[in-house]
Amino acid sequence: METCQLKKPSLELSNQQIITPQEHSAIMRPGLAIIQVGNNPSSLTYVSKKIALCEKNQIYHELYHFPESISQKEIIHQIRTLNQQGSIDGILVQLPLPSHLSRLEISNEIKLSKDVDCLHMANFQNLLQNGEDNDIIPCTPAAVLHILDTQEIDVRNQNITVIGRSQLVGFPLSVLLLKRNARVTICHSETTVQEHVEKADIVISCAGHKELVKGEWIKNGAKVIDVGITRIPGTNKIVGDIEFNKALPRVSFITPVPGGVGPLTVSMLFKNLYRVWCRSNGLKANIDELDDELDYAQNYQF
Ligand SMILES: Nc1nc(=O)c2c([nH]1)NC[C@@H]1CN(c3ccc(C(=O)N[C@@H](CCC(=O)O)C(=O)O)cc3)C=[N+]21
Repeated sequence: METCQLKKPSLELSNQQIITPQEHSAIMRPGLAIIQVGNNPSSLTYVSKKIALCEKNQIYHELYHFPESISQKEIIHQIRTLNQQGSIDGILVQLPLPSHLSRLEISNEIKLSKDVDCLHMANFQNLLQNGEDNDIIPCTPAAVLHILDTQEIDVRNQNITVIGRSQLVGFPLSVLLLKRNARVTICHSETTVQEHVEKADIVISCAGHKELVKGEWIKNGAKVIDVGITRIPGTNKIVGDIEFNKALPRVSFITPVPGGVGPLTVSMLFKNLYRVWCRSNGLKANIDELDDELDYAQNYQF
């Protein structure tokens, strides 16, 4: 039988059916397909991190790295093939896509049960409806919620300022925080930011705009989660949205960049993959055991 580090969580067949050894080894291995288009330097880094984690956990994976010039039709054809492929449980389309491709149309081709990033409109609507009870929570919002939980940060009745309203991060995260009964203010490129940071008990910045949030804006004792990542051209360096060193003396908690939300995002992808894999094989997911297995703490530095 194949060994798989992710086998440790107890796999209970929900209907206690008896399966053959062949069936058993097929279901012991979750499979992930990654679709990447072009050579965006950040995407190259992120995809290589996802692949490294697949290898570490012996997760079956296929990378489809297409040139920038690929047509919408060809990508959709690939997704339809992967939708049918039994060895693939999760399909991830690495964003952003080049501007000649329709992200919406491409996302909506992903089979609902294989959509590990909650990109399909129907899954996204379910998320807005169900909040954290949804089957899939997009990876970056899930990473932020994980930080709030492990730091025991109770958001009820807290002023949270979220900076950024993207479909993958700021928008769904704001809804999830609302459902946790926070008072959420969403800032974006058409709003002022400073006054909303100044009144915030918790600042969550997902703008991807280098040091947009000045340290002196932050209320004493506030908690700060920095989701933004900006690459400094010509270097390997990345920085966050927050002036980290200036914020540090004021905050009661802050996540760094690098070493903060980013690496956790990748862990959350695997949590989602494990969930869809269990679901498609009639297994009961034991997420607590998976949390131990993925050992998130080794990846971040706060
Ligand atoms: N469909 C889709 N799903 C995603 O989840 C998705 C995406 N598209 N597009 C881009 C964003 C960004 N993202 C990150 C992954 C890893 C790090 C990460 O590991 N960061 C390290 C360092 C990375 C480096 O050295 O550049 C850190 O912050 O310490 C960050 C960000 C996933 N994203």
